[in-house]
Amino acid sequence: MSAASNLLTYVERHRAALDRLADLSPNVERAATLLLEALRGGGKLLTCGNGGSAADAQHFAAELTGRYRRERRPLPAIALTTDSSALTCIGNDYAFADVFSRQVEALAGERDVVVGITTSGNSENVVRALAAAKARGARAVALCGERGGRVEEFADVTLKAPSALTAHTQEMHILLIHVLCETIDDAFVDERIAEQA
Ligand SMILES: O=C(CO)[C@@H](O)[C@H](O)[C@H](O)[C@H](O)COP(=O)(O)O
Ligand SMILES: [Zn+2]
Repeated sequence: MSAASNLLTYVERHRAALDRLADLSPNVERAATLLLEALRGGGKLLTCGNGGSAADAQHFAAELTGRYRRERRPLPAIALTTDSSALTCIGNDYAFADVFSRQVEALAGERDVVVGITTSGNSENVVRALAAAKARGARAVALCGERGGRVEEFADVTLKAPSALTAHTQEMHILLIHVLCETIDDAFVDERIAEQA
């Protein structure tokens, strides 16, 4: 296959997923409400995922602690994918399946939200992270593919990207994350305007 023909295939498949993304509106609204409740109530976001989804988890957290598009106060979010000492200690002394859940047990409280990103919906370490969130009384949001997966069992809200392919599921995930960031900006930019008034 030439790169040009791959490009056409990818554009077609990306567009097919994109065309169905608006079906997620009710759950996007629910996820945003949950995140805003947490952030307004003094809670934080803990994000996790593997491979490309680890990058998404970090991207999401950085949009909050740094900035997304508009000026607002920094917001508390931690990607559980970045501390190589914690990841290697937990992976080595316990199991790779525990690398996120053990951090959730250490860091999550009732006001927090754990966001698990997995295209298969079944990565054991993400499933356990969401289970640990529930056990600690925190909320859980899952981003996965159209087939759902075991994460659904523990998530308060599941955003199922309308694709069964990893690449396009990831592409939809980053779009959804940006939509959530835009909505968080909306809420906290208003807070800033209210403070200045
Ligand atoms: O980015 C990619 C493929 O596009 C890979 O790194 C991919 O994220 C990894 O294979 C992950 O381990 C897949 O895990 P998951 O999405 O099923 O939870
Ligand atoms: Zn990738």
